[in-house]
Amino acid sequence: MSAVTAARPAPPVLQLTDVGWSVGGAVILDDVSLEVREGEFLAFIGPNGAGKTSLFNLVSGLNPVSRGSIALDGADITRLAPHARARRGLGRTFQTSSLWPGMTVADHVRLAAQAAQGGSFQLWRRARPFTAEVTATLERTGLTGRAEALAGSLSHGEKRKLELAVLLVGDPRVMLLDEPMAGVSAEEVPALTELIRSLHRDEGRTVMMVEHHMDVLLGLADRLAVMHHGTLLALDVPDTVMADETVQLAYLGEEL
Ligand SMILES: Nc1ncnc2c1ncn2[C@@H]1O[C@H](COP(=O)(O)OP(=O)(O)OP(=O)(O)O)[C@@H](O)[C@H]1O
Repeated sequence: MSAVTAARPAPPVLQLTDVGWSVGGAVILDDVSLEVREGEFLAFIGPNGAGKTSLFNLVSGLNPVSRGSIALDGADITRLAPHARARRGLGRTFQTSSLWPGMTVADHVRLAAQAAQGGSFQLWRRARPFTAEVTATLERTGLTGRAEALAGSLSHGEKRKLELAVLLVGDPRVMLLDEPMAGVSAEEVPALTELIRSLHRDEGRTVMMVEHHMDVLLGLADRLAVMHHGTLLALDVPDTVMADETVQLAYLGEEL
């Protein structure tokens, strides 16, 4: 490999250019520009209300941008609907649980697999064995032993794993994870962290993750993006961001 090739950074998989979002005259996000590289783990931090979830909503297409543009693999996706972005490999989880409490773990994964293949929902065929994909997804997320449990009976950590399982059947290349550790007990954090690490390191998925647990992020993130009052305050490797005085000021009164 030549020195020139070795030094070349991975191409950007996602590009945000001057992205802004306003609601009812209030500017929630302003002028956010950033690039996420192929295979990168980019973590988003920032005080409450800084605009992290709002930014994920724009990237996933849940809300339309007011200004600027978003590109995936170099193609403009600014006006694409969420399902069209998902088909191009962009998937997300939500800060609050998106599960049906009265439905089993296996049926969540089975439905998601059918939806990803564009098929109709066939829950009445419950007697049939799981497809290889459902079995593999349950195994991969550590949920095999809980396949017939109702989602409502799961611990917070298991619920987060199931949300990841539902996301994974769509095989996203770029995953947006919004506070996956929220509500999860301290005992369950390490296993969930390892699962997310393996989706990134072993499977090469690009990850953007909002998280308040800095100890979790520092073991996972290649770079940290700091949001503050709807703007991107800093974006760099963790050590540089943590030492940044402007970042420390933004967190004044809160633990970084
Ligand atoms: N649909 C909406 N209409 C009006 N204001 C909104 C809407 N969604 C978010 N906001 C406001 O935008 C700001 C940013 O919210 P957002 O949830 O993106 O912050 P966050 O950084 O994710 O916060 P947290 O860490 O607490 O989850 C907040 O002031 C919030 O009240």
